[in-house]
Amino acid sequence: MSCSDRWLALSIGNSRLHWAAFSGNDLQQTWDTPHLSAADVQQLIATQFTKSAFHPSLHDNADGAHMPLWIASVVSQQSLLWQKYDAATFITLEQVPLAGLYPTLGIDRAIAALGAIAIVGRPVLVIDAGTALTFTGVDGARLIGGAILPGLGLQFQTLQQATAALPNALPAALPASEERVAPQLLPPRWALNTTDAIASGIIYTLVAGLQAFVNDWWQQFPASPVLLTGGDRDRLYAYLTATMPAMASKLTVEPQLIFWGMRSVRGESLKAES
Ligand SMILES: Nc1ncnc2c1ncn2[C@@H]1O[C@H](COP(=O)(O)OP(=O)(O)OP(=O)(O)O)[C@@H](O)[C@H]1O
Ligand SMILES: CC(C)(CO)[C@@H](O)C(=O)NCCC(=O)O
Ligand SMILES: [K+]
Repeated sequence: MSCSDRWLALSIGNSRLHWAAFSGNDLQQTWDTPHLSAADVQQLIATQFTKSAFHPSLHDNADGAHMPLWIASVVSQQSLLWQKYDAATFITLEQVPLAGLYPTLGIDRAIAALGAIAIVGRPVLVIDAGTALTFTGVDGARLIGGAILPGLGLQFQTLQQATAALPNALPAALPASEERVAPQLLPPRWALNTTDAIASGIIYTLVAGLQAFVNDWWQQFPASPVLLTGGDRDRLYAYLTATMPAMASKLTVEPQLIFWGMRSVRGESLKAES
């Protein structure tokens, strides 16, 4: 792969930015950053992503051509900052080859579904445990539908913000290595202190709801793969493993779905051009 095959994928979420460096179809690195200011973006463009400790893998990007940047955003104030960058491509629903998309569907959901299809085929159900938690189901080349609810972090935060006496009780994340086998991170369902009572209410309700959605999906599409992605994927998977191990064992955790989807969109677009 020559330097000119390098490109960046940027998924703009509600909490933060998710970046990937590709060489052609090979995903080389991923990293997250906070949302950026206009000045940050200007500097990244001016220095072609090489400066300001942005990301070490990009420090040798010195061949002069502007780095292609593919953007999928659900936060317009953040994507607007890139409007003047001549090498940016903004992915829209028109570029997603699925039928049945409704106009206000989040581009992240459509692209994650494409990514899922690319790696496991269809039908497939995607559960994105991000700022919002979403279910997105596709069969054939059609969106079947989905659902949106407050994500795990948001459920803890809103409860705290809207009540005078309740603390933010989101349990601390475990080190990644321990996370998938950590039943001790679950509070007792019948809690005897405030922190546990909040965690119990949110976590047991979330996993019960998730089970209901997944079982309904499997009634319609028996044995369909179900993929779990998003910033809370490991935490949620640990809760599921602890509460319903049989179901958890049939789910697949896939951190990079959005990037597999962006790679598909780019691939189709390059094919169409040539
Ligand atoms: N370093 C981190 N910074 C922020 N959130 C984190 C981090 N690590 C894990 N998380 C969890 O990730 C969740 C946000 O997920 P994610 O980063 O996928 O969301 P997003 O992509 O910004 O938002 P959206 O739902 O709009 O896609 C939060 O609820 C939080 O608990
Ligand atoms: C639900 C979120 C916030 C998840 O990131 C995003 O996909 C979005 O803003 N969606 C728009 C509404 C919809 O998908 O129906
Ligand atoms: K997301």
